[in-house]
Amino acid sequence: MESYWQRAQNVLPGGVNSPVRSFKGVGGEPFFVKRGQGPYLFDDQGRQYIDFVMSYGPLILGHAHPKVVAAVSEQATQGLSYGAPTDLEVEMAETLVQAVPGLEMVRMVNSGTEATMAAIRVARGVTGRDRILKFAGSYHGHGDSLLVKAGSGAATMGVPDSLGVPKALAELTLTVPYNDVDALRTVFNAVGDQIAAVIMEPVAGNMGTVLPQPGFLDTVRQLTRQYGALWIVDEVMTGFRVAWGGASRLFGLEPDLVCLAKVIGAGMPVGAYGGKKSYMQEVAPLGPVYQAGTLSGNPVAMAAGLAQLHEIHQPDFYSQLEQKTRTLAEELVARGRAHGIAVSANTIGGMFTLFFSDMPPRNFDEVSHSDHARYRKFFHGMLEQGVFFPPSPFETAFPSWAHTEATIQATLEAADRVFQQL
Ligand SMILES: Cc1ncc(COP(=O)(O)O)c(C=O)c1O
Ligand SMILES: N[C@H](C=O)CCC(=O)O
Repeated sequence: MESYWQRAQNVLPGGVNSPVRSFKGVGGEPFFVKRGQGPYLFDDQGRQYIDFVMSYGPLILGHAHPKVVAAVSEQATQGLSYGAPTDLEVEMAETLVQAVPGLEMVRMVNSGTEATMAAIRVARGVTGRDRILKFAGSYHGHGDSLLVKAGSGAATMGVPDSLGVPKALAELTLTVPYNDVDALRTVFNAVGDQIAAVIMEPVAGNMGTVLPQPGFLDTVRQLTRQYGALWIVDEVMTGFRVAWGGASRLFGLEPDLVCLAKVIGAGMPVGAYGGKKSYMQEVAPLGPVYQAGTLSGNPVAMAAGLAQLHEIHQPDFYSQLEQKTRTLAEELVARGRAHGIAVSANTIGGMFTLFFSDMPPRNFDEVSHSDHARYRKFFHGMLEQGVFFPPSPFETAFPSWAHTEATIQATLEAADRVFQQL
């Protein structure tokens, strides 16, 4: 009998609905998920995995958290979508506005991709300029303007500049290496007055986790201000993942526009973009920048997101999550090195990536020079041991609240066995 994976090849491109899930970055066949509970995934063969993918970030409380499930179930009995305003949308917007610096007004959408596409449109609309600038190896979803030197699945599949993006549009997207202030200055000196916006991940997560070097974010803010460009801080991954209110709050940033998704939807399809009122008042129906969505502000998604945000808004939530993540990352590095392996890690909040390199990378080029063959062996070794790491060296691992001391220890013991064979 044909497996689901074989059947999937006939009806889904590459057997999947998002490229990185195909395991093309690590080889082999993906497992098929039956259910998730807490820190675990269970596949259709009855195998259990400690999950560090966590749906690529949204599940900060773990799988099927009772409060989130209850909120979704309760809302579902009241209807799935209305196409008319709800209290829940206002509560969500107020929660986000209170938490995220620079967010005065927000529009809910259905994904991170929608959020970044719309934010760029606003920036182009309000500045009357067409060029944008992004950093090589960053990923901001699959909007045409942003699939230029893109990270995440685009880097994993070897298509950082996607076919199908009009050349004339791609040429409007400038790129410089992450953390390279000299390259940034050079571009601004040359064409700064033509740049509508710099869009960036405040902590890169789509070339694996790469931290901003001291002064880098300040330089971006200073140059965008000097040249009249907007600063779009893409917090789709970092928002409520590295801290309450995201990296903007953690680092005290002053963004013009912010993009959110993932954690604010708790696993439901959600995104949001917003910023200063003066910019958001240009969005329809108030202004001439058009953007809309049949399911935007979906009540089930709002209920799920609000339940999760309520649950994580506790005094020690992020310090404990960060401690857990740091312990795991540091211990993995220590144990790998004890086996003579060149391994390092970048970590912040509930994000980390293990790199098979002596030093933690600072940009996409350095990530590209880490030992990807070893990552693939590590990935499969861990999977055999029942631990699911991201199936690409260009992705971030996401511990959750549900990852207990016991699951961290089990992961480290599994890694010890795997490092021995690398
Ligand atoms: C920083 C960042 N921006 C945008 C996106 C796009 O979000 P989505 O996959 O929800 O479209 C992602 C993840 O995919 C992301 O990590
Ligand atoms: N790195 C991506 C988002 O953050 C992974 C999600 C995907 O491409 O399926």
